[in-house]
Amino acid sequence: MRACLSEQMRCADEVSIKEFSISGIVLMENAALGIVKEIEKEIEGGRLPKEGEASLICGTGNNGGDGFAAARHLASKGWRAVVFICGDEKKITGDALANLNIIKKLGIPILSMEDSNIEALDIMFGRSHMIIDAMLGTGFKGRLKGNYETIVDKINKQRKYVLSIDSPTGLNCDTGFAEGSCIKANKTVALGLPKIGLVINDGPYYCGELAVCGLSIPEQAYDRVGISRYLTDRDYVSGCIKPRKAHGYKGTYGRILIAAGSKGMEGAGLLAAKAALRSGAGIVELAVPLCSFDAVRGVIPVVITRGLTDDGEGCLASKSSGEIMLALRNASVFLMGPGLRTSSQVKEAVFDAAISCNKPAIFDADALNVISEEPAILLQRPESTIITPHPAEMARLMGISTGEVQGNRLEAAESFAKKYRVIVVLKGYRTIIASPWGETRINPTGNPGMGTAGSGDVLGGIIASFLAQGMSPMEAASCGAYIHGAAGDRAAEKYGQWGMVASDIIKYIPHTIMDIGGK
Ligand SMILES: NC(=O)C1=CN([C@@H]2O[C@H](COP(=O)(O)OP(=O)(O)OC[C@H]3O[C@@H](n4cnc5c(N)ncnc54)[C@H](O)[C@@H]3O)[C@@H](O)[C@H]2O)[C@@H](O)CC1
Ligand SMILES: Nc1ncnc2c1ncn2[C@@H]1O[C@H](COP(=O)(O)OP(=O)(O)O)[C@@H](O)[C@H]1O
Ligand SMILES: [K+]
Repeated sequence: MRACLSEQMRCADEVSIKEFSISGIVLMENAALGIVKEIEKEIEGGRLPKEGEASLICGTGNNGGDGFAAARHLASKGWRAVVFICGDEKKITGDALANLNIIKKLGIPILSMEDSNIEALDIMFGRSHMIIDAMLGTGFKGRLKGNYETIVDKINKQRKYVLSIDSPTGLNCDTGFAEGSCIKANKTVALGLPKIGLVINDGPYYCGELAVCGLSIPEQAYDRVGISRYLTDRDYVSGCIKPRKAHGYKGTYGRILIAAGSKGMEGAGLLAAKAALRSGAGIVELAVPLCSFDAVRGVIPVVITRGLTDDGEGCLASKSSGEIMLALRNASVFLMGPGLRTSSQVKEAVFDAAISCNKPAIFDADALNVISEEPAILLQRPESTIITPHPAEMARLMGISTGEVQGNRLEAAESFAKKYRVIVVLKGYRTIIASPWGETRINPTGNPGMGTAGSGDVLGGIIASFLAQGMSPMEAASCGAYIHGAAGDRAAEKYGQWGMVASDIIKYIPHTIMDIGGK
């Protein structure tokens, strides 16, 4: 599913209205119907009573207009709808005014949020079974002004069921951050497309459950605006996970070479290898420095192991790159980095391999740490490349602070992907997968329990596996992040976020793939 910036949504609305003659009032009506449909789902799920009192807090823009229209539909379904207008009623124009006039004629109670009424709000809100936040949507900028902050704080204090229309009031729909007070909703019904800020950073926390109401805006309108950011969903992933061919054999599903490990860091490569096999790779070969060879040989009987020349101090020697190239002749995909450490000889081996390997490759962990000394090396890569940095690695690659990366995750991933022509998988809460050609995907799965040693190695293995089985690099990176997070969510259900470890994520990869449609 696509996700967009508020300005892009405004343009798509405009294209629908002007070029496809879907008038604004129709869009607003569709919004109201969609909102009521989502409320009905809450009633079916027992989270709301069938009927009761609904307080609709409406602003003076079109977000408020959606609220006026929703009040009418709720009233027709037996709810006692009470509308509160925030701000100067005289500012209401166009479709919003048309809807306000209808509810006036219908006799739906409308109260103005003048300062004098603010104190009475606690009593009014206290009576309601549901509060609908139709104050501000994509037109909101900066920090809440005027009465808004007080009203938002009062609503949050009530701990009533809150449904936000399009966006929780106070949330910046583009950045996913709130500068001041912000509605903490139970559910947010995004209109048209989910705005980027609803799905990254603090957005999901304020939105609660996210539902999307398409408004009947045609896909052509989004194409016209050039919206190329997506929230990866189940349908996308199940479309990429194709049934295995009846006549397929191990060679059909790719052969992965993993160059990983150093003395004492043997686990990283083993985790990646096991994750690759558990997500369907045909053959996995794990190459480690000779000093680590005995520690990995036979640990996973189905993994082929190979020793590479070491530097006598527990790491890869620079000349191991020749041996890696030899091993790569038989491989279809290369994964390099987990647990390598960052000596100058490792750097040479990584640089040589990066330049010489003409197979699709994934660079992770320490490979990225040495590449960050000269990221331009990535431009010399002859074939499709995926890098999987966590925020600190991304910061090193870009020469900025981790805080700067985390404050602008989308921009960081997208700008690096374009500059160095690689697919960037910026890990962390809501992993971002950015491509050099402008397609970006945001991953919705995963949980804080995945912040555990080795979890990133598992991701590298899954991505390598999908790549080896024929997915495009962008599909492999996006589906890899999705399956990794979803397996992590299952592991968290079983062991809890506190207790789960990386190997638990691997345990749930097969079930997660089966659940998504893989046989
Ligand atoms: N045709 C359209 O454009 C459609 C728009 N829709 C709805 O319309 C919304 C966008 O409507 P608008 O563009 O009118 O914008 P909004 O209704 O989101 O907000 C506009 C108002 O916000 C005020 N505002 C901005 N920053 C503020 C701040 N920091 N503190 C206090 N007030 C602030 C502005 O003064 C303005 O009055 C969407 O979120 C969606 O809910 C839907 O009805 C579908 C169709
Ligand atoms: N709060 C979170 N929500 C979702 N995923 C998370 C969260 N914290 C960590 N992860 C995921 O866990 C993995 C951690 O990887 P990384 O930091 O490289 O660990 P390691 O280096 O120990 O293997 C990444 O895929 C990341 O996206
Ligand atoms: K809102």
